[in-house]
Amino acid sequence: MIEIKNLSFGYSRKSLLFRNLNLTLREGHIYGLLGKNGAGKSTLLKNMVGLVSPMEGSCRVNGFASHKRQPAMLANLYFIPEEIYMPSLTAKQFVANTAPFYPFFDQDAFYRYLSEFEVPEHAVFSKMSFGQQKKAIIAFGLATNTSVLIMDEPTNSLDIPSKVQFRRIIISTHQVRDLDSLIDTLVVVHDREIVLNESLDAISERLTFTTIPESEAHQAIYAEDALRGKQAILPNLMGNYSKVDMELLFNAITSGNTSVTEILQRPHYEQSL
Ligand SMILES: Nc1ncnc2c1ncn2[C@@H]1O[C@H](COP(=O)(O)OP(=O)(O)OP(=O)(O)O)[C@@H](O)[C@H]1O
Repeated sequence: MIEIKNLSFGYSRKSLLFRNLNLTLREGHIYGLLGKNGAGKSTLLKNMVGLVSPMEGSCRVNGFASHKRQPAMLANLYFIPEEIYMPSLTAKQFVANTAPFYPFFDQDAFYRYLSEFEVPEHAVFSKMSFGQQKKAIIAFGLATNTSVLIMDEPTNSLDIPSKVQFRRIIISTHQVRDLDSLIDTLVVVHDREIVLNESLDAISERLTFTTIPESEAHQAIYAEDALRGKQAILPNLMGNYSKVDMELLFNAITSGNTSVTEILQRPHYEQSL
């Protein structure tokens, strides 16, 4: 569990990236953190893992203050940053050096993931291609079995087969409910605040994502031009299920469309009135 309370942080006191930010992330979920370039996603992750310290407020992982980076916290947390620098070690040497810090590390799973990702088992990490290095560290991170695994843009440098493999591994190792999307809860950071922290189930209960003809665009809360007609977000008045279009929802929220967030934040009983 990650608890962020009244977090204020900036790389300089003059320009804060977050002011009084609150966010709770619970165990058993796969959260997707979305925000525009420069919104502070990586910085928020660095606060969570204690690579930077809050100016005000607190970040706690499983009850431990992140910035103290106590061994008991680190044993149950694995972080894969966007930029990685791998040592001149083979997988076997890396396991010997690093795995002892992770009491739940599963060596068999690590080698299985490496083979599923087609990462050569005996090669030296630093001499591998960047994509191979990324896959090696993802394999290691998944094998640590920590209660919190944080990955910053994990599939960015992966080729298409590796992205497919990544999905397969996550689906087989975590209880992914919606096979269309590995993410079950969406967190959006915008204008120094968390503007959304909602499960995809709750979002699709309230909003419908669909394509509508141009002539019906006035019924939409938010719409964008599509190849045929409009891609639109409508209130879900009939209780039908539709797959959440995360990109469309993100665009709606960050374009300043407040109706979408208002519907999502409304208490449940108002929905049926
Ligand atoms: N070490 C640093 N020192 C000073 N400023 C920094 C540092 N790291 C990031 N920043 C600034 O903080 C802001 C947020 O950066 P961050 O990398 O957290 O954004 P992001 O949402 O992850 O962006 P992107 O989607 O482009 O990866 C940016 O304006 C960036 O220039």
